[in-house]
Amino acid sequence: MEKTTATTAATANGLQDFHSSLASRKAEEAAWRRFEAAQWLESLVGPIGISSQPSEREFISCLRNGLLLCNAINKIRPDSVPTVVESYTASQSLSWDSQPLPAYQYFENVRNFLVAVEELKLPAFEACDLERDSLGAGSAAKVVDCILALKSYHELKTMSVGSGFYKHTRSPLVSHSVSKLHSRAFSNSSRLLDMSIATAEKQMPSKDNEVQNFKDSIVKTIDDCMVNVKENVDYNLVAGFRSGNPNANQSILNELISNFLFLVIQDAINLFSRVITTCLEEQLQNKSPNKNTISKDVLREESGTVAQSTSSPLEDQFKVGNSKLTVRHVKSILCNEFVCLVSSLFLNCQDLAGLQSLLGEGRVQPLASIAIAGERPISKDNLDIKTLLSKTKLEFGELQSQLQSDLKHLGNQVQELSTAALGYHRVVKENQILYNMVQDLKGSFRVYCRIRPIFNDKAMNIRDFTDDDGSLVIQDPLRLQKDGRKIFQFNHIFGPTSTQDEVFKETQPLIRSVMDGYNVCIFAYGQTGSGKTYTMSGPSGGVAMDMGINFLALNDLFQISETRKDIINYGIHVQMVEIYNEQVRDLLAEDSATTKYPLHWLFPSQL
Ligand SMILES: Nc1ncnc2c1ncn2[C@@H]1O[C@H](COP(=O)(O)OP(=O)(O)OP(=O)(O)O)[C@@H](O)[C@H]1O
Repeated sequence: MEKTTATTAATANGLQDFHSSLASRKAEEAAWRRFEAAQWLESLVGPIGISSQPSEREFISCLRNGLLLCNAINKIRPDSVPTVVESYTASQSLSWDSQPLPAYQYFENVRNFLVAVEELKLPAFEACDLERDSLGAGSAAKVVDCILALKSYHELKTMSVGSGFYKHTRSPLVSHSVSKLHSRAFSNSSRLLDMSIATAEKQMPSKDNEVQNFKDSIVKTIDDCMVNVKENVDYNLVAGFRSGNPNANQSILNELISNFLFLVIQDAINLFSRVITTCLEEQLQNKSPNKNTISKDVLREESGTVAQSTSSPLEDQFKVGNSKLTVRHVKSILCNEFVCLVSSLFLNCQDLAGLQSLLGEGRVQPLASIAIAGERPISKDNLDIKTLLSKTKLEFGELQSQLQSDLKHLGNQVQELSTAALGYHRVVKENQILYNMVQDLKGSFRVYCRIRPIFNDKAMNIRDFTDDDGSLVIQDPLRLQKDGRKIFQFNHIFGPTSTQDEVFKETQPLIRSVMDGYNVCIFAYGQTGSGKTYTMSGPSGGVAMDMGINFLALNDLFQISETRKDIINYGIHVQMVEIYNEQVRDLLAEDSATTKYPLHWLFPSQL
C-alpha cells in the first residue's frame, strides 16, 4: 500500500512539473511570437514605438487604432484598405500607453483590416480582441496569429511572385516551433530570450547535403501525409516544394510543418508514427553508405555558421550533441519536439470541452504518456509484443479451456468407473449367493464312490455295473440267489480308471464355498486298503499329478486367496490329526512324543 501511495505521489509530482514546464514554455513561446510579429511589422511599416520584447498589453495597445494593421496589409496587397483613418495626433497613435482613440476611428480601421484579412482567407480575430478588458483571454494570441499568418502570406507571395491561391491553415505553432527551436539550439540551460537569433532567419547553407536530404525526406513525408488525409492541404505549397525551387524550400518547409502539426491534433499518434517510420526507412535504405549517420565533420562545419543563424530550426536541432549524430539520435529529437509541440498546442486550446472530448475518446491519452516518458509513442517492437501477448493470452485461454474440458471428461470417466465398480461388486456378491445356493441344491451331504483297481484274482469274480445315475450293481456269480446281487446309490461313482484330478474337480465347488464363509467337510471312508489315503493324500512318493484332494484343495484355496487379496485378507490354518484305536494324534506336531491330541470329554451333566 505504501509503495502504491509513493508511486502515486511521484506520478502526481511528475505531472505537476510537466504542466509547470509546459506553462513556462507556453509563455516563452508567446513572447517569441509577439516579438516575431512586432519585428515583422517594423520591417514592413517602420518603427512602431514599442520595446524589443513587448508585453501583451504593450503589443495590443500599439495595434488598437488599426493604423499599423491597415498600413501593413496595404504594403502586402495595395488598396486592401482603401481608406485608412489616420489618428489626429501621430504621437498618440505611436505611443503604446496613449489614451484610446475615439471608438469610431480605430473601429473603422480594424473592421476594414479584418475584411481584408478574410478576403485573403487568413485567420482573423475580432475587433473586441484589441480591447484592454479582453487581454488575458487569448485575444492577444489571436491577434499574433493573424499577423504571423499575414507575414507568411507575404513571404510566400514574395517568393512565388504572388502566383496561385493561398490557403492558410490555422497553425499557431508556426512561430511557436521556429522560436522554440532557435532558443533551444542556443541556450539549453537557460530560459532567457535571445531575440537576436530570430532576427537573422535566413536560408540554410546548401553545402550540407546530408542534412538537407534528411530534411527533405521529412518534408516529403509530411507532404504525403497531408495529401493522404486530404484536409487543410496547401496545394500551392506542395507544388512549390515539388518544383524543387531552392529558395522556396525554407518557407515551404515551415508551412508544411505547420500544416502537419495542425493535422497532428486530429490523429496524432498514427500520423507521427508514419512520418517517423518513413523518414527512418528512407535513411536506412539510402544508397550512400554514410547516409544513416550525419557525420561529425559536416555538423562541425554547420555549427560554424550558427552565430549567424543561417540554418533552419530543424537543422539547428541536428547540431545538438556536436558528435556523431545517428538516425536514432535524430529520431529522439523529433520525438521530443513532437511531444513539446503537441503538448503546447493542447495548452493553447481554449476549447476545454473539445479537449476533454478528445481525452474521452482516448485519442490524446497516449500523448500524455509519451510526454512523461519522453520516448517514441508506439514502436513496431511494442506492437509486436502486444500482438504476441494477445496471441499468447488467446492460446493460454484455449489451453485452459481444453484442460478444464479434459478434467471434466476425466471426472465423468472416474464417476462411471466408480459406478461400474459398485455394480461389479454387487454382481459378484449376487453370483456368490447364487453359487452357494446351487451347492445347497446339489445337497449338503454328497457321497461319492471310488472303485480301486483290482489287485487279486479273487476279486475278479465280482462283477460290478455302474450307471450314469450313480447306481452301482454288484453281482457275485457264485451266489445265484437273491443275495448274489446288490445295488448301491451314490451322488457319483468314480471307476477304477478315474484320476486324482477327476475326483478333485467334483469336490472343488464345495471347497471354494469355504472362501465365502461356508463350512465344508470332506472325508474318506472305507475298509483297509480300499484307497482312502490314496484319494485324500495321494500315493506315497508320488509325483505332483498324483496329489490327493487335500493338497489340490489347499492349492486351490491359496490361488483364490491370491486373486482376492485386494478385497479380502484370508487366513489359512492347517491341522492334521489321526484317529486310531480311539486315540487322536496330531500329525503335524514337531515332537513325536507329544503327538497325542489333548481331547477333553464333556458329558451332558457338565454342560
Ligand atoms: N485308485 C487307486 N489306484 C491305484 N492304486 C490304488 C488306488 N487306491 C488305492 N490304491 C493302492 O491300494 C493300496 C491301499 O491303498 P491305501 O493305503 O490308500 O488304502 P487305505 O484305505 O488307506 O488303507 P488303510 O485303511 O489300511 O490305511 C495302496 O497300495 C494304494 O497305492
